[in-house]
Amino acid sequence: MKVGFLGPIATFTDLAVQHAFPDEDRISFRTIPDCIEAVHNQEVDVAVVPLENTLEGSVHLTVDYLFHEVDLKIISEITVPIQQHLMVHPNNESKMNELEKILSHSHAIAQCHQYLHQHYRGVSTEYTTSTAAAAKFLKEHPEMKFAAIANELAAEIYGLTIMKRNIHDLKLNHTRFIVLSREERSISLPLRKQEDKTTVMVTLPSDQSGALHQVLSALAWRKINLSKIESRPLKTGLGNYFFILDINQAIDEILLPGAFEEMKALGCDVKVIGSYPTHLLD
Ligand SMILES: O=C(O)C(=O)C[C@]1(C(=O)O)C=C[C@@H](O)C=C1
Repeated sequence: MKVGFLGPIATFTDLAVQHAFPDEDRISFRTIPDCIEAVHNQEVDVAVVPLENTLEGSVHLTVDYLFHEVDLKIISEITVPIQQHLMVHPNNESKMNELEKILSHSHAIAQCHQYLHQHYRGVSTEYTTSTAAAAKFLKEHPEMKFAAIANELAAEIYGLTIMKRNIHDLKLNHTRFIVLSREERSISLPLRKQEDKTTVMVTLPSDQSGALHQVLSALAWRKINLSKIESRPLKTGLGNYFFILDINQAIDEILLPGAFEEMKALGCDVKVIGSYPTHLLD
């Protein structure tokens, strides 16, 4: 099986893939849309992309691509503990006071906001397509007085020195990654399995008072538990949104289909993105 992931080697996504698919072909892509399109265009069988972080919330690029651009299914979820480290090229170990820029993925920089504010207030930050892309840039540009925020494997692979460990602002930092496939199917991963989940995206009928309340009622009276609800712009004008709902159970024959039919009868558009097992990487 070919597994696409947000690269280059040693991103957090790569760590998730190495543990979840130890014996499969891993193919790295530069951006999240590249990964998602690779599954859509049949270049790979599945792709692993980040969906949500404890400190930073949803990865909007992933959510929006799944709603607006492609018709793919989530077939599994992997939650990974995230530890961010500050690293430099060995040439720059003694030049921490002269740092000109700190590079990393936008989510990683946001996860370390307090640390950067306290210790590197005057130093500008620049976003890269991933944490490992920042580390790779440092390896290729030893003459630049730059630092990167990335994981331990990235420091090892790209020959960088970790100057400060665990600079993320809260200890309990986790990111949820999803496995995307063209069709619904079950795969077994060598990871600790947790509960099942179903994700749906719901568009409400326009200008109908109480529509969201009615959608939630369709779930509430059936005692269906939600773990997340979030709105994202429909991109058709200000004030127009769709909702992403994570439901704490697998899809069944009666209860969830019944709730979705009720939502459709209310005039909603309901897109089931997947019903899948979740896993925790210790
Ligand atoms: O840049 C990486 O290493 C990624 O795998 C992406 C990503 C993200 O999109 O949130 C994944 C985990 C961390 O939260 C930081 C960055």
